[in-house]
Amino acid sequence: MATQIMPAGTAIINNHSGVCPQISLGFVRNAFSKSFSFSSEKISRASVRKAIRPVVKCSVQVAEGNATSVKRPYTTVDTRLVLEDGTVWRGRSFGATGTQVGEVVFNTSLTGYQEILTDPSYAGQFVLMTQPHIGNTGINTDDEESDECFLGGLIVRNLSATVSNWRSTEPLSDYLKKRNVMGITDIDTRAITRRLREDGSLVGVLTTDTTKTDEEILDMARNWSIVGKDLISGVSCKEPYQWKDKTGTEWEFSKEVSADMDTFNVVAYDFGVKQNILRRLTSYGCKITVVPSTWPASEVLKLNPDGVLFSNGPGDPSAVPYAVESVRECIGQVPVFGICMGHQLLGQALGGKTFKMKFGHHGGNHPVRHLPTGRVEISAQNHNYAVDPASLPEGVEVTHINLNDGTCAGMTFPAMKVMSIQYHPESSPGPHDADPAFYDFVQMMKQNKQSRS
Ligand SMILES: NC(=O)CC[C@H](N)C(=O)O
Repeated sequence: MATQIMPAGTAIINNHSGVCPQISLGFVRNAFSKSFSFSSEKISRASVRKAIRPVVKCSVQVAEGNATSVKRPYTTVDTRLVLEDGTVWRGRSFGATGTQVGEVVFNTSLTGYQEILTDPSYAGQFVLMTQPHIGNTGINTDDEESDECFLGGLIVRNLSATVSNWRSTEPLSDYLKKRNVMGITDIDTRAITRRLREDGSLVGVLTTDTTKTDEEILDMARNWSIVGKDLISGVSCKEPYQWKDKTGTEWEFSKEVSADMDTFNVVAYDFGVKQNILRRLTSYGCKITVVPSTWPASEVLKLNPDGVLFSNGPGDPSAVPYAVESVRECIGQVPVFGICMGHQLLGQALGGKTFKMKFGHHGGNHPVRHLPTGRVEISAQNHNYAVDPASLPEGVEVTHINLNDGTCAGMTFPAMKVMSIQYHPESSPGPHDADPAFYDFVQMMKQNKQSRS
């Protein structure tokens, strides 16, 4: 962001002034109550300024007539975000330093930045939060969606100077530093979002390196693409493991969850699984074995599961043919459920095609219609690819559509006991409308088991 030069001696009452917003607002209120009656005449800006000037305590030092010697109590510009369209955005670094390349996507969720940071599906991407005030609830020990942050970096308008939440154990910037994730703040996220909406997702490079020119950084951005990269192998677990955690009793919200539920053995392919998927399935009575993305389907089927879950995951579904093959081998053997990347892999395994959307869906309020019932769910979404419904073979039904753009948001192949959704039933962050999808999967496993016994 360009450094703002203020006329000497001016009291500044906006957010970007170097004066903490709380102080300036509180101060204006005091100034009003001392000098003006609230009820009556219009108060001119000039008279307000005059009234507040004498008592402003401003730590920004403004040198009379010499813009270059303005001193601020913090660094205003020490990071660049260079986009492949040639634009250079300057801001302030937080978290780790260095240079990172990735695709810039914007996320419209108002809350839940910690879950977003730890969603492995963001590997290879920078997340720009359209909510301008980020960091105010700090970081806690419960809201992790994986043990690592795989995203390229975080782009925010305004990193909160203070943390206020009873669960917080550390500030966002310390957390990102420890996890080696770069962040940039004081950057015009609205302008970048408009650009991404108009031109589509763009590759960007975020750097604190001052030795490289803008042109060199731009070259890096232009020579990188997320298309065709297997990002799943970098985020999947290396060995199988058992998952046992449920949603904590104080957080449980589903009427279908009870202590005496039937149990089902589920194998979950970890393409970058979010832990709340595993938690919700466990709450619905599943015993889960998580396997790496490269685990052969034959080994999975040897475990005799009641169902197989294909998880969410980062990047281009066309870049992981080995995963499509495993999905294909499971279809028809046991009931299967695909979420997001899992849905896209199922689409391909069934013979359909996936394509890259203009800027994807990333947020917590995407309306989706369940076509058979007309029920609308407000859903959490995070994807840049989608299944082309016209490419799906006979027998496969599109069950859900995204009401913003009509894209395929879910499908089923009843004859093969396949169900999948393009969005996030575990939400985290997001509304819980889509949670019944887990119950539907459990019902599918139950019916399958009954029909076989
Ligand atoms: N959340 C996900 O599984 C993301 C799927 C895929 N990486 C996409 O961008 O479309």
